[in-house]
Amino acid sequence: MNILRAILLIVSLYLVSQVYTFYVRYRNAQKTGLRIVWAPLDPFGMPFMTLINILRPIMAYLPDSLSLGSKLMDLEWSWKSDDKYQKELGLNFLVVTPARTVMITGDPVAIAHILQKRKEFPKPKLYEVLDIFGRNVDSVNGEDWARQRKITAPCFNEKVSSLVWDESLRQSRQMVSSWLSAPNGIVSNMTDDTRIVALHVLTSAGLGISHDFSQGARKPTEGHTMSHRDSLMMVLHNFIPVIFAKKMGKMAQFLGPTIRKAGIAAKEFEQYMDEMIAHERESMQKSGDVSKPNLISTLIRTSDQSKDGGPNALKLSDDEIKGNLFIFNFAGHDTTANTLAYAFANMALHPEVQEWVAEELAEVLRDEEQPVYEDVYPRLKRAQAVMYETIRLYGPAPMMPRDILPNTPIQITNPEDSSKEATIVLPEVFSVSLNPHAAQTSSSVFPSPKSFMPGRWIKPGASLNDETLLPAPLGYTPWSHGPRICPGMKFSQVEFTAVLSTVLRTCRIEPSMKANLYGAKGMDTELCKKEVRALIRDSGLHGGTLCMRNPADLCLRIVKR
Ligand code: HEM
Repeated sequence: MNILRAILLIVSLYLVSQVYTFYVRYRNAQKTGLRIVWAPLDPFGMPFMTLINILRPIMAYLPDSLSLGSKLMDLEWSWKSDDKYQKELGLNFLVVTPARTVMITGDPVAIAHILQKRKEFPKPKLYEVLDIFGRNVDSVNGEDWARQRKITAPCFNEKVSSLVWDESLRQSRQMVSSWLSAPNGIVSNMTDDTRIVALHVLTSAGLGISHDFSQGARKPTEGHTMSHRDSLMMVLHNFIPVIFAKKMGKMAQFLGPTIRKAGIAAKEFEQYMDEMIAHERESMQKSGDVSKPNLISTLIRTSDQSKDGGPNALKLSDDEIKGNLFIFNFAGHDTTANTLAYAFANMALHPEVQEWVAEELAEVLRDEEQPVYEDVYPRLKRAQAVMYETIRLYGPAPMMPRDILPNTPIQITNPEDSSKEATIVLPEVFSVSLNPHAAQTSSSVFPSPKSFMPGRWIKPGASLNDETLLPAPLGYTPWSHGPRICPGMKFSQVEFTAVLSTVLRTCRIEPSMKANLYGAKGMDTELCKKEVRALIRDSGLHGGTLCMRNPADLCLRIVKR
């Protein structure tokens, strides 16, 4: 009985302390003058992260008065609601929870300011989950980040862009021939194909390993039970089970087949990375360091050369090299693959955009079978505009979390007069959640923000060759901004442009539907468009990246030009 009383007392004291902390936080939040909503769970804590998939359908049925704060912290919700809540609650507002207060900002001024000042607004601890194969440029902060970024930046040079271009052309040509041989030209689950292309471009430009598009599963090499391609694919698509498996070590085999398989894939993938690093070092020594332009070679060379430069030189440990190789694959795979899938689905809805891009392709590429990167890429402005517009609407990272050092001033748009700026200082340790998607779908940044209009990125000229790509306005940050801007931005742009150009040069994309796949004829185009639109809209987050929830249902008809 006494034990029960003691437990009750502890629980009551805990609850009272939580309510008191919440009250103090709320009072402090009021001092900022920003609008406030509340949420019962810490959005950056494990319970919220783990339970979000279960909580989401429940929250959908709850009135906003009970669940608004929690909805606002959900990345998927932020994508679905565009800039709705920023309009209702202000460009900047606060969500108070018992564990922390979070400022949510869809304010172009605040987003640019925060991303510009990496030291005052570091990435939260949450990013450490990305360290499964070693600390890397994406997960660290401070001096550690400056060192890692300096060593990894040379990986993304123009020689790599040229490799990316050539491999993307090769992959997409093979993808198009497989599409054209599909029954009735109808391709379902295009996302699978764009994922294969993205993976193969990464392994080629990243690791110097070339696969054919429809090669399928390859045999494991000696000493392995899984091929490199399969282990990488499995690690990328099962990130959460891989984290569990890595954390549990040998115990992982007892935690069910998904975690067991994820553990095997992670082990195999790490072993492949070890072998590649050893092989790369050996061939550098043999060939007297004749530089190969791929990412792994540049990474090892830059790091190893620095190691010889004395005790203060910049270095990466072998674990950090592995961590960075993994992060290039992780950050560069689904992001680019899903952007391509969204672009193709939108092309099917907008035949006029396809013809607009095809006009440029005819002018720039002419009959050239193997267009050279340096000659044509800068001239393919309309194709690049399609990417800008696609990630404006379907950016892979709809929200980005940051911590705030105490007493840091933040520049924001003045709530009283939007033509001016103001500064706020938050009175206690806050976190901030950047909502670039809200800014990118706001009518104050982009006219007709919900419409897919790649033409908005092009300044017309006297002729097609005189057209120019317009600079991105403040508030456009799908690749982030400031010192931590995505280092793979150009990599993804070159890949996207090469793939889109190959497809639209050869084919037209039409909307279709599942019934067509099973032989039904004469489906109304508007009905097909409606289905494609609904599938695009039914998107959610998978592994932290925005993607269609049912990509297998997306059916598009590919017609040869
Ligand atoms: C459509 C394609 C892509 C988009 C939209 C994109 C977007 C982003 C965004 C928003 C961030 C910042 C995330 C944050 O701060 O929380 C980021 C960081 C990063 N991205 Fe990308 N990315 C793309 C492709 C790539 C590719 C192809 C690679 C590499 C091959 C890559 C490598 C990285 C790395 C290493 C970081 C961390 C940089 C740092 O923190 O210093 N990304 N990316």
